[in-house]
Amino acid sequence: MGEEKLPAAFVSGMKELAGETLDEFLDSYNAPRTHGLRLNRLKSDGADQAVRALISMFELTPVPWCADGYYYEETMRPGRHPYHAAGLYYIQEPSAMSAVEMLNPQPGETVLDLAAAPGGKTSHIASKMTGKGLLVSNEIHPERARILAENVERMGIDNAVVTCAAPDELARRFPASFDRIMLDAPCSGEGMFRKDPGAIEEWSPALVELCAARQWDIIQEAYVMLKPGGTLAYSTCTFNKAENEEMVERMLAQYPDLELLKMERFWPHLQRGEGHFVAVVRKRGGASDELEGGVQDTRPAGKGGKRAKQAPEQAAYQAFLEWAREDLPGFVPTSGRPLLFGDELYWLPENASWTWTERQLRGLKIPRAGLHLAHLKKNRIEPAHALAMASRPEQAARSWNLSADSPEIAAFLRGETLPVDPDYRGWTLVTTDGLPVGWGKASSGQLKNHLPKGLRSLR
Ligand SMILES: C[S@@+](CC[C@H](N)C(=O)[O-])C[C@H]1O[C@@H](n2cnc3c(N)ncnc32)[C@H](O)[C@@H]1O
Repeated sequence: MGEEKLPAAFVSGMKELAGETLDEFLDSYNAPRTHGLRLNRLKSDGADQAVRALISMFELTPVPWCADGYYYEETMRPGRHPYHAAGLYYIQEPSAMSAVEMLNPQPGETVLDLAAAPGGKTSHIASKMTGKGLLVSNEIHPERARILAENVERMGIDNAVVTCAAPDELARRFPASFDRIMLDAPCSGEGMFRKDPGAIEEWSPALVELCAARQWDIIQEAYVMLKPGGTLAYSTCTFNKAENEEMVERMLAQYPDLELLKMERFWPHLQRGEGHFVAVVRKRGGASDELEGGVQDTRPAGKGGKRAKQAPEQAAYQAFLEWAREDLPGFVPTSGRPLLFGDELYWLPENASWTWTERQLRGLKIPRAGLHLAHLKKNRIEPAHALAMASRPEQAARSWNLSADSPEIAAFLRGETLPVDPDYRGWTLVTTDGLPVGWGKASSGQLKNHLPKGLRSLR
């Protein structure tokens, strides 16, 4: 793609930004785009053999700024491998891996990913949190939130709640609530030009202006939700200053209690990636301020502040535990509580500084209220796919391991029934090289496939 395909107003803006390196910047549009994947620690820890096989099979080379990130060449197709279905990695543009590295979320924290779909940064955050703490992963668009929830499940994340809300709706419910916030803002996408020529068509100076206005609206809500002492990472995949440095300047001017910790640009001609901007700011204050601003203190007195009714949840959860005693004896819930949505039983994660209140939950669209444990059928429990993905084979009473290159795993991922020993009965965790991919139920010599229909690959 030559310079002539780029909008003239974009090129002239870049003259100022790229300065002496403008020619190299424009030349980068003639080079192929970069491809990357990031290992999911929730799966890769303890799966050394699978990781070694993955690295060699796809000839992966490390991304310098992300310990779990790797480049692969365009001819490779890691999205089609059973390890992808097993959530061993997430396909992510390499420079986008910088944002969560710079935010640096920690196990045990309360973290918000405010514009999260399809889930690249959410899965990176969850990988770093190692299942400890609470992650609220929000996406404003319902269809994108559904894809986000699917990715959260594939990656085996058990401590994330996926919400579908506008930022102001969240800010009303969760003031001064989060230790860290990732705001990967909707932007004019100048860093997408190589990957998606459609982004060139859509770009205009008016779009930059519109995006900047929207970013400012979202930033103000993010500020409200940040705890004193908390950190916010603001990122975009665009280059212009209006959506990047100028947005950070405006933030610092508007909120004197914010301090800039780091700010970095990733350029397609200087680093191997499509380009990204990341700034990390901290809200001054700390532990003592949290007593005034923490979630528990924002509950109104009386009815609205009470917890959701527990009884039906508890009954359903007891039934689930009975099922688990037989079929998933190693099941250990994270800190949290059961929650029932109709016939769907979830485990709603909480932590030492966070207990969900009825007021926070009421009216909030929650496509995934934590770990989906089970579907309640008339007289029985049917374990949820998400539970399989968040389990380890040693926790299950029965697991069946299929090699990643076997025809059986391909058949299972297509949704087919597999033949099994006639003596073999009950819920079985199907794994590939030790990594769970879903449930099967064995009876009369057949393993009935319980992979959700939407996840079955047609290959
Ligand atoms: C850059 S994308 C997020 C990518 C995601 N963080 C990831 O790593 O996979 C920005 C997201 O912001 C969402 N969005 C659009 N308008 C928004 C708004 N007004 N408030 C919050 N999010 C918005 C878009 O739907 C989109 O999913």
